[in-house]
Amino acid sequence: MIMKIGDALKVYFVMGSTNCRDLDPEKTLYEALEGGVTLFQFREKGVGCLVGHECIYLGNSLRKLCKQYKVPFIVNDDIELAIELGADGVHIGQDDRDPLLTRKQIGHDKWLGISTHSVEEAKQAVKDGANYIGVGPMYSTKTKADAHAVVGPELITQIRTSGLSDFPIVGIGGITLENATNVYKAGANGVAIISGISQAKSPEQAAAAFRKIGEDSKSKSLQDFCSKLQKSSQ
Ligand SMILES: Cc1ncc(COP(=O)(O)OP(=O)(O)O)c(N)n1
Ligand SMILES: Cc1nc(C(=O)O)sc1CCOP(=O)(O)O
Ligand SMILES: [Mg+2]
Repeated sequence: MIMKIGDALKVYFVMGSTNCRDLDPEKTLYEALEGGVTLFQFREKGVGCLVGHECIYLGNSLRKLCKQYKVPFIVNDDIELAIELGADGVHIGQDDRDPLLTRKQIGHDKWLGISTHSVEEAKQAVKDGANYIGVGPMYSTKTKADAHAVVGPELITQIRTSGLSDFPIVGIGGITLENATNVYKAGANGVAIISGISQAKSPEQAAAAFRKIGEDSKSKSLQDFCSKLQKSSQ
C-alpha cells in the first residue's frame, strides 16, 4: 500500500474487542471506516480479550474491512500476529521489544510505530528506525490502566522544535472531539483514538467529526503559515 504515513496518521483509530460498546468490533470498525478514519490499529488487549484462533479470526475480519476501504492496518505488540494477518505495520511500546529486532522481523516495507513519552525517547525511536512515533498521554485516559503520566500536547511541540520538524507524529491518550484541535495545533500529523470512537453512540459520526477537525486544522495551520510568510515579506 503506497501512502504517505503523515497523511495516514490524521485520524488513527485504535481498537480491540474489549473497547467496543453496543456494536461488535466488526460493526464498530465498519462505522469508523465509513466515518473516514485514515489508519487502523488492531489492539486486542485487556481483561476478556480474545486469544489464539479467536483473535486471529477477528484480526482477519478487521484486516479485510481495512483492505476494502484502502486503510492501512497496523497490529499492536504482536509481531507474529502482524505477519500472520499480512498487516501493513506494527506498533510497539518502550517496554515491548527491541525495535531493531522488530525491524528485522517485519522487513523494510512495513511501518514501525514506537510509543514515546519524552524528547529523548522520540529521538531514540527515530534512530531505531521508527516510521512514526506515538506521543502520549495527551490527556488523562481510562482506557489504558498502565498509562504514563500525562505529557500534554506541549510535548509534541517540544519534539518538533528539538529537530524533528517533519517526522510523522501522532498524539494519543484521552483525545476527544473537544480537545483534538489542541493536538493538531501542537504540531501532530494526527490523533490516535480509542474510546472517543469505539465508545461513541455512533462511531461513524464520531469518526466523521474527528476527520473534519483534522481537515480544518490542516487548512488552519496552512493559513497561519501563509499569513506568517506574508508578514515576514512585508
Ligand atoms: C499510536 C499508538 N501510540 C501509543 C500506543 C501505546 O503503546 P504501548 O505503550 O506499547 O501500550 P499498549 O498499547 O501496548 O498497551 C499505541 N498502542 N498506539
Ligand atoms: C493505547 C494508549 N497508549 C497511550 C500512551 O500514552 O502511549 S494512551 C492509550 C489509551 C488511549 O485510549 P483513549 O483514546 O480511550 O484515551
Ligand atoms: Mg505495547
